[in-house]
Amino acid sequence: MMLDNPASKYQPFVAVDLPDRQWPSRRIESPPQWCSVDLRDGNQALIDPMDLERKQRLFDLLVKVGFKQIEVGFPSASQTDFDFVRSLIEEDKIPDDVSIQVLTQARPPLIDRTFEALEGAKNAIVHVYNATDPMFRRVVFGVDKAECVQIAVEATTRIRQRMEAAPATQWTFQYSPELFTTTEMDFAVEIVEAVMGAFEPTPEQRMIVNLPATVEVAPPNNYADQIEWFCREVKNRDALIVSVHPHNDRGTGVAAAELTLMAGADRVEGTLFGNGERTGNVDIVTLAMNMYTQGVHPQLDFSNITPLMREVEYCNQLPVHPRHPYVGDLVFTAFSGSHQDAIKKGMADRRAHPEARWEVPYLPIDPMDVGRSYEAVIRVNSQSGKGGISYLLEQEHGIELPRRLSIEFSQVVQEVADRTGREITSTMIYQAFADEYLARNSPFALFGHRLSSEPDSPRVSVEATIEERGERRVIQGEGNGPLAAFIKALAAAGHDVEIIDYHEHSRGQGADAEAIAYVEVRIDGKAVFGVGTDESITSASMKGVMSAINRYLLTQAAAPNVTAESLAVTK
Ligand SMILES: CC(=O)SCCNC(=O)CCNC(=O)[C@H](O)C(C)(C)COP(=O)(O)OP(=O)(O)OC[C@H]1O[C@@H](n2cnc3c(N)ncnc32)[C@H](O)[C@@H]1OP(=O)(O)O
Ligand SMILES: CC(C)C(=O)C(=O)O
Repeated sequence: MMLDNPASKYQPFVAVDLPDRQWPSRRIESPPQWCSVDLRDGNQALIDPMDLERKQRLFDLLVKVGFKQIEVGFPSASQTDFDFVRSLIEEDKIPDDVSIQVLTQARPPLIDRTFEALEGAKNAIVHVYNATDPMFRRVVFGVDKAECVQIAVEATTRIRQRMEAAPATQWTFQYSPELFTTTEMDFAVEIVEAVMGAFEPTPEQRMIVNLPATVEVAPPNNYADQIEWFCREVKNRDALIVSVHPHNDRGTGVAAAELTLMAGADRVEGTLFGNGERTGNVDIVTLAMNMYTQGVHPQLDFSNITPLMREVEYCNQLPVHPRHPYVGDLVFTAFSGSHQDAIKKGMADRRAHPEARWEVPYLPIDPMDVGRSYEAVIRVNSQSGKGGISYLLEQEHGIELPRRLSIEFSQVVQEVADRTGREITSTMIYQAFADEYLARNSPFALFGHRLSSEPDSPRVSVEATIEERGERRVIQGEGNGPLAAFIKALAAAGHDVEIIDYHEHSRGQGADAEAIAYVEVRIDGKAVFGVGTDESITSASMKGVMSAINRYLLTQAAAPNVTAESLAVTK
């Protein structure tokens, strides 16, 4: 052993040898039986375990989500758990299609107290465990293999007798060889078969054998190998519901659950958002949503995930991380420019093809499926680009910037983002847009205009009142449309402006609708944008031209060697 290498004090994990493993080529095609252990494994890991009120709220939520098996506690361990089980039964709070599950050690007084708690239940799963791992046998219990089997078998026999004595309840028996994954595999099969011998399950009346990764110690493929191997080796497999109970010590609890389902497991125990001992139990929300995104409905309802998360945070008194898969506050949000651009294009494509399968870049699921909106998808800070800025202006303010204008305007927002170092909200973006383009009515302003045309003639005449450096005057022109006539009027008054590009659309609806015009002009060989809004599209386009002229004048004023006189666009 290299003393200066701390890694040398850990043993490499050796799983079963299974060269003909089948699970890698299998797919998950249907959901497993789900069992929530939030109220037991999750609860036993909390700083402050749940009181009755929080337990009841979480139980109601689990029922609402669709769990049909819920481990509600360890009633022989605490009065709160005992009272909670009693209140569920006595106050008839358990739907007929839901089984409550309770955990007990393999000790006679604890088993007896467990049955006291369950008196009168309609459907109940009694879950007994003992540790089978060699280190636990030696260090914790001081038993050999035979004594370990004896503990499990005696507990099973006692449980069977207690069940037979209360036939009004629909009983299910569950046995867990604790630390299954670090138990010798042949011993795991031996002890499970001994328990089966005492309980005598049948294909019609199956028992649950729960094979926990009590502590996750190896890459998830090892757990899958162990489950496939166990399912092949154990006698009377068809009398068993094979359950897995992954923990997340190596951060691969979800992967482990998925691979074990491919390897033949029928059932998964886990918790919402992965609360549980140490790094937690497997997160059933992620697991279920992963199935959903592969086209398999998990039969759990996470369609309104944010209030659900808040309720679980309240019950556990623990926050859910903002980047938690599918649910964290930031997981449907893109700040970075290229992501925003791709999302914006993906959303537009989706609007054009609403029946197509979900294909939006960087969004593995439709946020709407979990009750999240598109509004928060794109947020802007110094890492953002034109795509995100345009998206927010479009979604929240109805402003559809033409491409070149969006490139220009993104520089304005970038400057604000760099200067503040903060997120720029859509309101701030709109304000920057209005300040930059819509408020540009000085030193040049339009006060009104009148159009006239001859019947059957495409020609239009305009008479417009403008104010230039405080002086009002009337200008006149004629052209093939109102905007062309206005440009001619400006030229006659000594202002040469050439239209390069023009876009318009309406904004808002009904009485509040207005037109918005984006005009790109060339002045003195320089391209510049202007934007105008008005109830009338003609006025909006003229205001757009005035906005462009004013922006040009301001850049000239800011440039060195420009005199005050040059504030008139004369040639
Ligand atoms: C992996 C898991 O999550 S397993 C579930 C763990 N959850 C909990 O432990 C939460 C609730 N537990 C408790 O409140 C208590 O442990 C109780 C009430 C169950 C038992 O309390 P105590 O009798 O005081 O025992 P303690 O908590 O010290 O547990 C250790 C004893 O239980 C024995 N024991 C532990 N597990 C088991 C088991 N599954 N079957 C039989 N005996 C067991 C140990 O050998 C030890 O016995 P010893 O004192 O003779 O050496
Ligand atoms: C009781 C068992 C199933 C358990 O919680 C574990 O092994 O993690």
